Amino acid sequence: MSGLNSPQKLAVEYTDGPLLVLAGAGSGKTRVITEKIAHLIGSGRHEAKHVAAITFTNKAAREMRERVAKRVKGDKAEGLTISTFHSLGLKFLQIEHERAKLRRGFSIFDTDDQMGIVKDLLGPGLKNDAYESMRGLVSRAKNEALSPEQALEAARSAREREAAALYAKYQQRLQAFNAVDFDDLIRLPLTLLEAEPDLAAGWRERIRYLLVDECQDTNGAQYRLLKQLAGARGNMTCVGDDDQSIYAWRGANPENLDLLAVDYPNLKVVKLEQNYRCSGRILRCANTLIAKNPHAHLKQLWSQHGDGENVRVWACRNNEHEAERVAGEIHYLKQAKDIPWGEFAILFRGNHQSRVLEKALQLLRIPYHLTGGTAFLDRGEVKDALSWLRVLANPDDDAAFLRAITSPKREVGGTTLAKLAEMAQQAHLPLSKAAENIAMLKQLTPRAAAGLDEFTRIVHRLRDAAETLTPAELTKQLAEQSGLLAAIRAQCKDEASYLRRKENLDELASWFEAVKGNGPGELAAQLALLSHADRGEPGNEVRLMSLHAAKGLEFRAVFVVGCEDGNLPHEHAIDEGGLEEERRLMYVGITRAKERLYLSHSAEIKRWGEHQHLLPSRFIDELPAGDLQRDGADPELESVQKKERGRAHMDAIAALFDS
Ligand SMILES: Nc1ncnc2c1ncn2[C@@H]1O[C@H](COP(=O)(O)OP(=O)(O)OP(=O)(O)O)[C@@H](O)[C@H]1O
Ligand SMILES: [Mg+2]
Repeated sequence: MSGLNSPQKLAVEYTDGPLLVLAGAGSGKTRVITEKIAHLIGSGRHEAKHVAAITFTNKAAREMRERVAKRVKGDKAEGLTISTFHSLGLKFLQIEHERAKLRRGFSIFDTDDQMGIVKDLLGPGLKNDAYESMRGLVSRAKNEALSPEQALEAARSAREREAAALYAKYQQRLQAFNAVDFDDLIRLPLTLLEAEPDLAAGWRERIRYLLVDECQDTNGAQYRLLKQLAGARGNMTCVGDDDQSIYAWRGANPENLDLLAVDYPNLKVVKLEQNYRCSGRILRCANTLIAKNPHAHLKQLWSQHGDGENVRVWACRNNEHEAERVAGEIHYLKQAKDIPWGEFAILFRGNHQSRVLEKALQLLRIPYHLTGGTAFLDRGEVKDALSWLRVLANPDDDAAFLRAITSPKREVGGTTLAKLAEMAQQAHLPLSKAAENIAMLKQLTPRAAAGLDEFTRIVHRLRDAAETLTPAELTKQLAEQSGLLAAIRAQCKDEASYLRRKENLDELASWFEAVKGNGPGELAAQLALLSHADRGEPGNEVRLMSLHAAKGLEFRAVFVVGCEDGNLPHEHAIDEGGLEEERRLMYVGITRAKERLYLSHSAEIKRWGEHQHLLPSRFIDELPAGDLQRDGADPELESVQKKERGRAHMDAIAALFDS
């Protein structure tokens, strides 16, 4: 435990009851969690299989696992749980599926699947925003762990009443499809644990110590789940920072930090005040900015690091100019200051901002990794093909059936599927089996029945083929036989875009190339792995991501782009009084930087073909002027800087030859 400061040590060693570590950015909260896991296991206080830590993202979980592996030797860490709330909930449901009235092999619906149900239930003719907002309301009720009945009781407007009614029907659909959605991964375990004390006691026997990172961003349901798992004894350590609560729009509830003290009167609170991450100037900027928000818990972070570099504020002409400058500076810093690519991050408010940055980086041949871009597995045609593979591998996968049956479109509509689902539920059959049932088909329109029949025949043919083909070969066959390729060809206006989408299917096939065995069983195993696969972990590459995704991370040099009023703070937030959350978002961005921080803004943006003038973010004016260096869009100054950069570049190359 060497190297920890005294409040950190206290937090690690304290195991007498519930503990909250409440502290600002970069003060070592996550470090405390990792050290504490090592301490709990290493000291023999708890076996690894009885310890569970909860992180905010899968990536954070992976990182924590690596860090713990370095601290705990041998197989002592075996059985340790480090996961997100959602994966923990999934594990719970896989074990307790019968209590949750789910059949084994139940499916998890993603947002697309959810929208499909919502659209179907609400009927056609609404704008996408309207469907999305209803889906959001349903999700919000689920995030507060309300049942449809409770949601109806709590509804205060006609719209909320409508959403509650939709929620009830939506749950029936999920049940019929033997599926859960993301919110259910929390809500269902919670409802079961709250209703069945024996079950809860059993799980508390299993998880004897609980640690939770980023506690400020738990929602109502997650908080209650945490309480269920920790029990009255409260064997837990929560860490969080109310100033970094940036997920209120998704139902997060920072008041949960205060609730802990109410729910656990013996809660011990430890504050950490030394920041180990940021240079003096960066930290002063962060402190000054966040002091503008009203505070329940006053925190003053200090740092032993010197002042360091000025924080740079760049006025740019437009976002292309901004992107060029960012890419140019990264290129320069890499050479002149020997900062590896992986230590740079470019952070933005909205994902649409990444395109022009990517272009600028490509131009300078700078390797980069975009977090949360449309991942390969999320592409339309890839998801279509995967749904077919899922149906082939597992006839019970109703979600996959629902996607496959409409990919490509055939004479089977929403009403038919709803009817089929109803009959399937009554007969306790999965959808694909119901679709093969002659008696059931007779109750449908002849066209719909023929459509289902055709689908069934293709599935059977492919399933036979799967016995002898490798998964890669099978993927190619199904692209042809399912009609997917033909549909893509029909949709594409030109050969080039057809080939691009076909290439995605080829790439999926090549993912399976390494698989040795044949047969559906092998395929099923591979598919299960695939959905948990590393979706291209970044190597030594510049990181592009949203401010929201950057939580918990740190980099030597950070560029926050698009610091304009209307973007950061976002115009919606200004109008709706969400300025404080926007300020926290900026605080999160600033505190990601260890040594160098750049805040840039454009004077103008092209929007719907028109030029729009922009003002710098009001947050820039809230920073201490003495720590900023403002660089304008003055062409003369820039050309001088460019020359200087060029010279430094040459010096760096010369130095290489000297050494
Ligand atoms: N006692 C310490 N001595 C030296 N370095 C430390 C110490 N504690 C933490 N650090 C380092 O400080 C940095 C920030 O730590 P950490 O990520 O745990 O902070 P955090 O409070 O979780 O930040 P955030 O609020 O951004 O999630 C890390 O690089 C970590 O290794
Ligand atoms: Mg952290």
